[in-house]
Amino acid sequence: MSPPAPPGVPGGRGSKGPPARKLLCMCSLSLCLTYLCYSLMGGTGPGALRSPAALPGTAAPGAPRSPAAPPGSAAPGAPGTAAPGAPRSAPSPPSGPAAAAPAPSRASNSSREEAAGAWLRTPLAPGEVITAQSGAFERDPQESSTTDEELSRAGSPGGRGGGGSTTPDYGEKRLPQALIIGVKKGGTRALLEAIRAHPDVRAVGTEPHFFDRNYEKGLEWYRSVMPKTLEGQITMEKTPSYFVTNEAPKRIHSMAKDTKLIVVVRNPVTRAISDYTQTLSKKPEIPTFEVLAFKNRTLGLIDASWSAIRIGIYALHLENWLQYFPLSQILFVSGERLITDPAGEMAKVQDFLGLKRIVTEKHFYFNKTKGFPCLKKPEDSSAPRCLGKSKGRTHPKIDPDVIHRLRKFYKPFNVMFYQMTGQDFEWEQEESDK
Ligand SMILES: Nc1ncnc2c1ncn2[C@@H]1O[C@H](COP(=O)(O)OS(=O)(=O)O)[C@@H](OP(=O)(O)O)[C@H]1O
Repeated sequence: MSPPAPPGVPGGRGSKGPPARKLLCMCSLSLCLTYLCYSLMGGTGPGALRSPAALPGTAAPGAPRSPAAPPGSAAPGAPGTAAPGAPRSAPSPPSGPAAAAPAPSRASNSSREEAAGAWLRTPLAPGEVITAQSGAFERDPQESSTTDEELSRAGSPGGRGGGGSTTPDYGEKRLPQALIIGVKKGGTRALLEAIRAHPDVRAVGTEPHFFDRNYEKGLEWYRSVMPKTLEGQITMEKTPSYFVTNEAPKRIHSMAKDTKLIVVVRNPVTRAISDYTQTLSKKPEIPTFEVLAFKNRTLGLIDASWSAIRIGIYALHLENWLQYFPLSQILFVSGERLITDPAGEMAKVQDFLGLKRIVTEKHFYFNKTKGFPCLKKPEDSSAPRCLGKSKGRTHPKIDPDVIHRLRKFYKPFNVMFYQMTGQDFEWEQEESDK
């Protein structure tokens, strides 16, 4: 059942010690068994759950498939019937028919969000003062196609794609050594902007989407959109759709097998609502979250073919990455802690990247108006920086029963994800979603 163990797979290059290897083997096996269950239960028919390749933002048709996603495989993600308390085993198979409709026709992610400032000028709480803003802008995250024009601007000398505003535009353009690969709506922009405050990091401000949408343009194109770096500086970019793109791990591995990968994860229920909120902001006519989330509301069947739901099955997507990269090369950042303790998460990020801990609590303050941490003004500027209005949107109120169903649905996948990563993100403990 399990695909052969390529580099980085348990038992393969870069695998950890025996207990970790055992655990990862169990996880891989569990996921494969889950695929099988779904296949056997009709998961390969026309209404079957779609493979990650079918997600919006994934690679162009015809791109080679990675070994982690056998053609025709069905993914986990069925009715909200996962057995509670299944911590040491694979997620329970669905008790009803797996149900899903092709994603693209539903709540399409193809629209482009308004151009939004990254750490923008933000209304401040009484008593706070603000006078300028960051130079880094994003054309919408994930949903947008970053245009060539934007990218060339981002990558051009003096363009907006460079790193910290104080870093001169000297040096050479290099391929990135570290990538923020996901997850969509996890807090990826906040993380990128915070790490860009580090003098040894330079990052492209827009999302290049190289390993999913622009791969055919080649590595030289990719290099050309990067900012210039000096010797010793790290080049970075973020494209959250990589995490759910089947071909991305293989492609990144073939660029540089020592690429460091960062994934910002967030409670998948809140993430799904955030994702929906983003789509709703562009397409107010779309059906309600409840309508999209269920294949059959009465039976409580979750529609895992809807990308907003499917992206949150983190264990499924991670499995694909572990075919190519050892766990030690992937950092999982808590999207929740990035808000409650940005300096704490940034310490882990800097350690992981081998950087001196320069971005600390001194760099952040909590902006009461925004309701989020923002970067304090750099020494040479009078501009505190908060993310733009597309970050930290008010979510629509969702029926608590729907939330409950979704929590039940995700629980076994979350537990598996905790086992695979060795980290408990405590999403089950959260009483309410934003
Ligand atoms: N400091 C700070 N300021 C504003 N927003 C913050 C911050 N830290 C994390 N977040 C959360 O980031 C969520 C958006 O995630 P992403 O940047 O990954 O979105 S995207 O995929 O690039 O569209 C966004 O989700 P929503 O609240 O649903 O809008 C925020 O909750």
